Amino acid sequence: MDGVKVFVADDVSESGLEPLRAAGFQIEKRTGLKGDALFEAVRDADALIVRSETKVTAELMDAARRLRAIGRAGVGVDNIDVPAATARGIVVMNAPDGNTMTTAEHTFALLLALARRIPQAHASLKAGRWERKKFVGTELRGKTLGIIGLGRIGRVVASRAQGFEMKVIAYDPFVSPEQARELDIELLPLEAVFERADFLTIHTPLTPETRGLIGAQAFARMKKGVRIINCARGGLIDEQALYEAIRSGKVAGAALDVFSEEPPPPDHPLLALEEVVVTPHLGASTREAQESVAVIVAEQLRDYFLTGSVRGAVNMPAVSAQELHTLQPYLALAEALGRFQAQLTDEPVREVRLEYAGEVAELNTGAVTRAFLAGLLRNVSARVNVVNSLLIAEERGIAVTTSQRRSAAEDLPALRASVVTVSGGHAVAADLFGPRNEGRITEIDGFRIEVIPAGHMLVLHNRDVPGVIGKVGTCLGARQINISRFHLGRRERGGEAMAVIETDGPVSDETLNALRAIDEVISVRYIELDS
Ligand SMILES: NC(=O)c1ccc[n+]([C@@H]2O[C@H](COP(=O)([O-])OP(=O)(O)OC[C@H]3O[C@@H](n4cnc5c(N)ncnc54)[C@H](O)[C@@H]3O)[C@@H](O)[C@H]2O)c1
Ligand SMILES: O=C(O)[C@H](O)COP(=O)(O)O
Repeated sequence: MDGVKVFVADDVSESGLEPLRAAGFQIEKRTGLKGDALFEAVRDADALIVRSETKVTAELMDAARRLRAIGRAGVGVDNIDVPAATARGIVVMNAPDGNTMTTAEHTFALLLALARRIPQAHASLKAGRWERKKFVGTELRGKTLGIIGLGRIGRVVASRAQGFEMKVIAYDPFVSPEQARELDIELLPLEAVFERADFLTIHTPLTPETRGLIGAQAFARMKKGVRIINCARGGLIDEQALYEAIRSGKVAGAALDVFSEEPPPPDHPLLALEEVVVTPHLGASTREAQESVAVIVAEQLRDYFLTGSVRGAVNMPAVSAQELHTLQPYLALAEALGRFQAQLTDEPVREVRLEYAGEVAELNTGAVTRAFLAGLLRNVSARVNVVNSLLIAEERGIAVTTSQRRSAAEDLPALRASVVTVSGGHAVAADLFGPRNEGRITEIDGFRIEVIPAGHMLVLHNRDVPGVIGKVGTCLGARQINISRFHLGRRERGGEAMAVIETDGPVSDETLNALRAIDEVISVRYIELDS
């Protein structure tokens, strides 16, 4: 696809980008750019691929006016302002499985390096010394490994530790005791893990809750001589507190792959300590892992641009290509219905109620809801789309509720959307018909109708008396407006009637006022669904 431009800002595996090249995307890779040079480089990009180095801020996204997707070739998205991306309708995708093994292996390499003081012994011998007494280590067998964060990497580290006959204990508030038992891991409260661990390794994401999780209070609870490994994120450990715990002899050693500031300043106090082993954020740096994360992200981005399928997104629910095939007609119908509803009223929307029935109720209605809201809120922001429509609704205080009726026995429409405003609102139903799944609006405010949700149309309410259709036709004809279809609906004879009049072209305000001037006409709304 020639039109899609992908800017690669960090050192991402070249061969891993092949799926994008093969699909004809234009790839520009320039690493290490900062400030204005980076802002300029992303100006025309439709997609951006990064690792952990490039900080993807709201300002950078604003500079990239066409940006629709950010791919993180790796796990941590803490260098990306995800809320800002969501607000701008930009999908953020990562590759959480691509570097798990490699990072767990690096964690274990650090753990062994700490236990046997390999980097120190190596440096000593290379410096010409033969210090066998100085580098007496500690055996892993029978020691307790405490793991904080029992996710993908934490679990692989646990299994490696069990291979070394270590006892594994863990804290993770999102893992059930049953899951832990299956893995032969004792799940404990955080404090108990601090108190019992001989080695402590952390594998959580960096969030406001986990920042500084291992600080002075935690060190105070730990065993004297504990060894700490951090191969997750720098901010998880309070570095000053760690420095003091090492100096006081409480912590025997620490192995760090990550730092609160990267690269750490050369005079960082921890770098000066003999007990500290460091690597420059190499956890994911194997050829295998780099190729794997790049391929995963490249394929996800390719499919998003080519088919609209969503995989590996952190700010949107997944929609597979297969699911999309069945879902697509409903998404199109919901989006059109949202735009139709938006034009039925000038009042701010307070509430949206979506009722799904039959086939669609069995599908991913979350995606259909987002499509409806994207249509409804289209005029709120030029960048409203399925990524941010729910958020925009929430920000505007619109309560969104949905219900699903799986049985089609009651002959309910596939989709009924009620939009509530201060003075009432409207309820519109729609369905798909025929072998080609063509969308039709089947009901407006209780009036049965069958209208294709496309093109130009008038929704006209009038008193149900003879001659109105003629007057409306004459009014439009006098202004050279051709009627392509005329649909009538009424609840009871002589009451209020409704007409949906499809026209070949747009209808001006002057025409609308002329229609409103017809005695029997109660209200007229002009709706345009093509643009
Ligand atoms: N050093 C590197 O190069 C490198 C490479 C890959 C991943 N990482 C980092 O490693 C970390 C873990 O990655 P992963 O793929 O295992 O992620 P994951 O999402 O699979 O696992 C994270 C685990 O942390 C748990 N968790 C969340 N909040 C917690 C809390 N307050 N206390 C305890 N546990 C909590 C979650 O329940 C989850 O089980 C991430 O920070 C990631 O960015 C670093
Ligand atoms: O979160 C991750 O995936 C790791 O920290 C790897 O980061 P990197 O891609 O910069 O090596």
